[in-house]
Amino acid sequence: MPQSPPVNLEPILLDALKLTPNCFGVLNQDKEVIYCNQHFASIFGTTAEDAIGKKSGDLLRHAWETKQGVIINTDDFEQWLENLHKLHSEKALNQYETDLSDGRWFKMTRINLDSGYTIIMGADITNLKQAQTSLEQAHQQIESLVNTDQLTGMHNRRSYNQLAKQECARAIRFNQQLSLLVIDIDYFKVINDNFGHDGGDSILKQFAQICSDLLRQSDSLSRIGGEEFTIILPMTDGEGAMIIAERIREHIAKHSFHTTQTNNNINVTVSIGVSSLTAGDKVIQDLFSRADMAMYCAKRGGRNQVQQTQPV
Ligand SMILES: Nc1nc2c(ncn2[C@@H]2O[C@H](COP(=O)(O)OP(=O)(O)OP(=O)(O)O)[C@@H](O)[C@H]2O)c(=O)[nH]1
Repeated sequence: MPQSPPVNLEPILLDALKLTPNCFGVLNQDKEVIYCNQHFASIFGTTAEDAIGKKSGDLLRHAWETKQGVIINTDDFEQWLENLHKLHSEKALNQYETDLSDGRWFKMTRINLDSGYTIIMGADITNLKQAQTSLEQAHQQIESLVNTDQLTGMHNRRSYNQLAKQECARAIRFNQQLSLLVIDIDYFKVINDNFGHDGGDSILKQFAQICSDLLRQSDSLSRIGGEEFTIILPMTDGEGAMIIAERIREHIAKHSFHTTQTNNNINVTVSIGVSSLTAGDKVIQDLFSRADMAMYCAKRGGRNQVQQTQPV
């Protein structure tokens, strides 16, 4: 068999490192760059010619000062660099992701050789990161859609179930107060009959906005049925919940509702049931049943009122 002539791989490999879209650099024992390609240098906002002979710490300092290349968020660069050197010297192999001021992302691999040399490689993962960001945004949009009532923009029944369960578990676990309001708009059928379904929808939207404006950020308003709403009031006892319920009832009764179909002022009232967590409660359904019962008491009592039931 004829022997193939020996090949000098070095110039081929150097060409490959120059042409690859990935970054590649080698540091000596003193952490000075002894070889790098242009992509590697761009991580520090400089050129390959300029980077060679420089210490990696000085290149990072240049990136930090000029805000070019790798994004370094620190007010104390020297401390940051010390921590980084410590982190990188702990293991023979380090892998991390890094983002650049021009929007690129690299997945870096840093290998500390026994000889004291360090090889640093980086694969451009910008497309991957962009796809990941789009996917996360799409996921957030879907989450928001499935948990939001499309008419009022408030939580829907599904979201209420989740939130109520969480809040109840938290309140029981940490021995905190928790109250729940069940609100039903009075004679809503009449509103629909008089002003049409679109008119009714408009009232529901206005109603939700008024309630929402009266609540704290930590409270959550949900539309759990046609004209039925709940409000979860964390860290709120029965007395506090009655004050909030009465405030909502009063605001709604005084408010002049409008629809696009009519210029008339429309008067709306609500019946509200209030319940608060007690020692015997195990699940949110215990609170809901009592608040719902109280709401029906308010209906029977003549509507436009707040009722509170005590646990039996
Ligand atoms: N416009 C509109 N109406 C709805 C919606 N969902 C339910 N409704 C209507 O709300 C009305 C509820 O009527 P009822 O359950 O009889 O109660 P009500 O008329 O409010 O009377 P009380 O609750 O006893 O004071 C019905 O006419 C439903 O069609 C909705 O999304 N939009």
